Amino acid sequence: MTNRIGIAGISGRMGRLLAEEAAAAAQLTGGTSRSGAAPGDALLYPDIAALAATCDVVIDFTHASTVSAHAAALATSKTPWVLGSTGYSANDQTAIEAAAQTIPIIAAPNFCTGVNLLLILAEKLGATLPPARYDAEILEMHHRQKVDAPSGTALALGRAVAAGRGVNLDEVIASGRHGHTGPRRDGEIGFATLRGGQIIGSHTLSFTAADEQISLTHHALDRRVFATGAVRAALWLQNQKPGLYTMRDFLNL
Ligand SMILES: NC(=O)C1=CN([C@@H]2O[C@H](COP(=O)(O)OP(=O)(O)OC[C@H]3O[C@@H](n4cnc5c(N)ncnc54)[C@H](OP(=O)(O)O)[C@@H]3O)[C@@H](O)[C@H]2O)C=CC1
Ligand SMILES: O=C(O)C1=N[C@H](C(=O)O)C[C@H](O)C1
Repeated sequence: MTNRIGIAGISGRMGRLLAEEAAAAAQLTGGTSRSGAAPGDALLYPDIAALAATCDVVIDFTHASTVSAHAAALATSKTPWVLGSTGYSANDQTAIEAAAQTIPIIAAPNFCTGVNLLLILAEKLGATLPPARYDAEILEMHHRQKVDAPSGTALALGRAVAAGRGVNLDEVIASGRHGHTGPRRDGEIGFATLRGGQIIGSHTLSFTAADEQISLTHHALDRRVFATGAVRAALWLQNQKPGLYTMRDFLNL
């Protein structure tokens, strides 16, 4: 295995860091960028298919709107795919699952080890604390450029709590409360989104009862933490069979 890595969206906030980390850990073949801006002397390719032809694995932190097309292109080229983009639809998820019949894919809304441990705790707390007594709420804050809300990580935390409670998040979600909402429903999982400045990514999951509150908070202090996690996952992914993997598989949690 030659560990050649290509980066979709190489000129983005994440793309630039991924390029540095890939070049340090393996061989960076280049990337895609619609604006034609490449960090350093990285090579640019016209589209994801051309990029895939140069490498053993593609790391993709771009935008939700690219997901279905990238799934089809990488399944055609049989290139393993590390997917970090967030905010994609249920149809995109179906496209990812279809591509995973042909190629190994690791998709994660957050490549930090700490957040992936938090997801396990979230499921455990969801399974243990009675929903009628413990109100689950998720607060996230990110930089002013972020385009999707709630964050992929916040939704993953909500899904983990819902899984622990044996319910579907879509049936209990309360996101963006405003106006005459009425009282909180038992079992609701609430989301609040803050945006401002250059906050890299902060998430708090709270369970609040009448007589106690449990809060779990994760702060990303350096955006590079996502890039190092994704590059390590990419090196691991190349040796996996076709299928859809999570960070839990990679970290063996
Ligand atoms: N899973 C994780 O751990 C993390 C996930 N993310 C997610 O990664 C994604 C990127 O975040 P970030 O780097 O901050 O965003 P940026 O906007 O800085 O970078 C995204 C890059 O993708 C390219 N891009 C954007 N839209 C399209 C499109 N429609 N088609 C092709 N390329 C596109 C752009 O490059 P150009 O215009 O040159 O083509 C842009 O530079 C987001 O979804 C974010 O939520 C972020 C951090 C951690
Ligand atoms: O857009 C970001 O910046 C981030 N996005 C991810 C998400 O939506 O959860 C992960 C991280 O919090 C940074």
